Amino acid sequence: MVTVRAPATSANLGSGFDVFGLALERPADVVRVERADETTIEVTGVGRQYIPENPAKNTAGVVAEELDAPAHIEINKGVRPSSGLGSSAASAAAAAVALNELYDRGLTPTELVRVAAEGEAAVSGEAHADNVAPAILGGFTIVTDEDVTQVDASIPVVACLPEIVVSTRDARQVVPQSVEIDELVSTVGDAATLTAGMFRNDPELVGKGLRNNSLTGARESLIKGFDAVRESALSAGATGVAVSGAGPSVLAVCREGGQSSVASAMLDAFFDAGVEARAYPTSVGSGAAIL
Ligand SMILES: Nc1ncnc2c1ncn2[C@@H]1O[C@H](COP(=O)(O)OP(=O)(O)OP(=O)(O)O)[C@@H](O)[C@H]1O
Ligand SMILES: N[C@@H](CCO)C(=O)O
Repeated sequence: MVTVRAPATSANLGSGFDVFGLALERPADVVRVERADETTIEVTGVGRQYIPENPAKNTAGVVAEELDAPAHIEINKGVRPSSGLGSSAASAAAAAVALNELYDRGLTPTELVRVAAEGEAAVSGEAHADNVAPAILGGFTIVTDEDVTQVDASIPVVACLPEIVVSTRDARQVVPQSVEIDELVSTVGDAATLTAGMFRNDPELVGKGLRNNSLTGARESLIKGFDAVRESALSAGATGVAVSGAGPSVLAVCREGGQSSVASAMLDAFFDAGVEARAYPTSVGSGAAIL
């Protein structure tokens, strides 16, 4: 039997649509696997009622199929599904690391990122790896068609999750298919600034580059209260705010020790908009770990 914890993640970071991702210290999924003749899945924890136990429809089950590693898989969800915090990716990442160990497959962490991305494809329709990469490797990750680059970073953040459900599949429908050259230029500037900030562990630079463009900003309208939440977070000391993944979570980058006041401000703004929410004051964290 092997047990693995894999963290929540935040993809896109405003300027890096389908490219950037960040591992959060919390929340996380815990997945336990045991050898079996055929794959079965049992789900407990947050939002379990929304998660299919049919292996062909569960990201962890698809990973078992990809690795030819049948198992009884117990998933304890800490990351709410359809949260914009990489819920489906956390299970896929944990299952990939656990089954690789259980069956002694010998795949490298980067190879496991590609396997876990197939799990994501099964639920969102496309094999994007921007959540599974940080969920496995930890830190800040940059995913392209050919490569995954990982940077260890230490940046305080708040992930604020409202009681709104936005599925990645639906949220991808609202993304424009093209951008103007001016916007492309400013997005490249933001992405480069954010990346430099991650290398320097500088929340000011990361916050400057964490700005929605027309691709990631298209999701703002799906999040009731978004503008007020962003303004409140910035007034409370956040250095940058963007939609987390496909939403509805909102990610704010904070200065050292600034998470509590930013989290309170974001919760108050959601409350004033009539939306219940919970906040995770946290930091950039490590990737999937065998317990
Ligand atoms: N193991 C799993 N954990 C969570 N969701 C799963 C799992 N397997 C399948 N799903 C399905 O995936 C969907 C949730 O994934 P989705 O990508 O929409 O949300 P997310 O992973 O929280 O968000 P994001 O990718 O934007 O960060 C739900 O429809 C859920 O039923
Ligand atoms: N890059 C993906 C992340 C969500 O899984 C998106 O924004 O659709």
